[in-house]
Amino acid sequence: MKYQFSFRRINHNFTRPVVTNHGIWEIRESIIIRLIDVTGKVSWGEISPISWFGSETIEQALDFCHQLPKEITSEMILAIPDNLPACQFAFESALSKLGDKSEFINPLNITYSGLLPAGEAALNQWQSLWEQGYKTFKWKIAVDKITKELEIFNLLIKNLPDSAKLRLDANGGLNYQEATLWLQTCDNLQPKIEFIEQPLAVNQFAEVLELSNSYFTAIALDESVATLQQLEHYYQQGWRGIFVIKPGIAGSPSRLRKFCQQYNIDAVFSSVFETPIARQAALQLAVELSLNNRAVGFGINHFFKQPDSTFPQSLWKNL
Ligand SMILES: O=C(O)CCC(=O)c1ccccc1C(=O)O
Ligand SMILES: [Mg+2]
Repeated sequence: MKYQFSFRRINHNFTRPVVTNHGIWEIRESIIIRLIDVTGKVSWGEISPISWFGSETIEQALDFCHQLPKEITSEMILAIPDNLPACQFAFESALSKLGDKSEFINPLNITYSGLLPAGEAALNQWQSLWEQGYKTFKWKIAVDKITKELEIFNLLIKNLPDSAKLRLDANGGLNYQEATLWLQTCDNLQPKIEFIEQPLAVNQFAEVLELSNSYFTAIALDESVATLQQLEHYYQQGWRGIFVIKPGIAGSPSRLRKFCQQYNIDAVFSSVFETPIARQAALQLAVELSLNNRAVGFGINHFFKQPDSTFPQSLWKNL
């Protein structure tokens, strides 16, 4: 099958910069792709890389789009190399939406986790999210000094309703000793803390494995398993804890689906701050592949303004 291919680059300013251990992130740079099949049916895909997380850069994705011909085939899409995982996701998702088997998912049947801002700001943000129906929250740690963060954390725990659950995301920014302190603290609060996400750097897998065997509080790998190849690697290395999956940068959705189904992994699906194009495709995978009733990290958050109803058609107008 042949498809007409075109693409548009888009930039979104976050309404408030996203602060993590990796630094301050202010602009979401993406590429929207469009495929048109021989019958004239149109389908969109979204490339939203996060290079500091282990995907390709936006420039590499743009180079890839620029070198493609105006007419592409499904064989070309399935041959996108593994070093372009966000491109694999975008093209394959767009392609599968042109097939018959794409289903409608009702996003209201999904449980969402709400992302709190880092630092003290979390203390006056959780309540409005709670009122919107969120019962699970995620808070970034390893952004400030640990003593300061433990103080804020204790206040947050005191304020949160009993039935609320909290996830902590260190983005690989703790050292071993800090990680043990967080894990001890969380063990004393169980079952309030759902898990700690990526406590140590990606190159400290042996230590994370050891921590996961020493504490009751669950650990989730995120940066370590950013792409499907890494996911497979750490599964082979014996990881049986939680895997955070960001479909937008994980690579081929069909191969991701196969892997999750074959090994029944405990997956938490998570956003890359994408537009509704990638969001819909990612949530479809999340609905299919989430086990253990884990909330998905796709809360509509106050960092990212959702585009209006003319998106993405409007990108192709007036040119
Ligand atoms: O997973 C979530 O709950 C929200 C998404 C999120 O935290 C995130 C979003 C973009 C880039 C990195 C991360 C992260 O999990 O570290
Ligand atoms: Mg994370």
